[in-house]
Amino acid sequence: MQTYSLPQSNPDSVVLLQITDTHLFANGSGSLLGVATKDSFHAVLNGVDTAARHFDAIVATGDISQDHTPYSYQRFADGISRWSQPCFWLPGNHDFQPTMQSILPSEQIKPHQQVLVGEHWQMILLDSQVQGVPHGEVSAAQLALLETALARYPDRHALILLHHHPLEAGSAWLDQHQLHNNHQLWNVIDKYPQVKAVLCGHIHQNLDRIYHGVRVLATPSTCIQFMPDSDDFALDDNNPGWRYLELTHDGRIITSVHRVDGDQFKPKLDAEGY
Ligand SMILES: Nc1ncnc2c1ncn2[C@@H]1O[C@@H]2COP(=O)(O)O[C@H]2[C@H]1O
Ligand SMILES: [Fe+2]
Repeated sequence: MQTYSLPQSNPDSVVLLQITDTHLFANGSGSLLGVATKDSFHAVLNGVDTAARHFDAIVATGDISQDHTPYSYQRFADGISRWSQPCFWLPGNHDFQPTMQSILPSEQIKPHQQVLVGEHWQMILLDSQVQGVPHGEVSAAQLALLETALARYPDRHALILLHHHPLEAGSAWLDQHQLHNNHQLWNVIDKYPQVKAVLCGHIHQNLDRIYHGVRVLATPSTCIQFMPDSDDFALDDNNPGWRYLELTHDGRIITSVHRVDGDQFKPKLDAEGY
């Protein structure tokens, strides 16, 4: 397993910017349930620039593309190229890995699944995609990779990233698409007390819970948002957003979700799915 070392710019902490579920198309006017995803992605990029908060790296937690085209991934790469910070990404259920990888190698987007983050943390990016279906699973190989990385660095606080939510979020229509073998992931995590959090995308909403003594975080999409705690499919009129995670030297995570302003990206709220 290749390991990337991300230097620490501040002695007390490292800051990650999470962008997720961009659902980009090759066609610049491609839209998902009424939201033009390139425009909403760029509105999030501009929002990050307006916030002008320092971050050391970008993590993109899947569903980068909606149409599987190489150019949809190139649109993502072009969008973040305004920044010099490295980006670490992983696949969601909508991604097509051969075209996702077709735009690599890239100066900025790194293929690494293990990242030593500053002096005190590591992050491990897992592939939970099951080709052709919305739900996720972590394979035996991915679980072995996780266990190897955790066993190798017992003194580094650990952040685990994957696309699919590893617990019930509270919406039946969506929880059928969670990580189906999450018990196997939790069996590994339960053995390694240095795991501080699991960070995911997929549910297109802000989630912040403690499960098995570990913080589980999910983040709004850069396009459409799902209504929390709704057993049937329902969109939320909350705006597109992003998350900062500050990883402190003593193992704490200080995190916040931010959203674009205005009402340019209101979806077709009566949509019944896609
Ligand atoms: N009405 C629906 N009922 C169940 N699943 C849906 C519905 N609409 C969309 N989905 C799937 O649920 C997934 C959750 O978010 P995704 O962006 O991964 O893509 C979504 C679709 O694959
Ligand atoms: Fe998804």
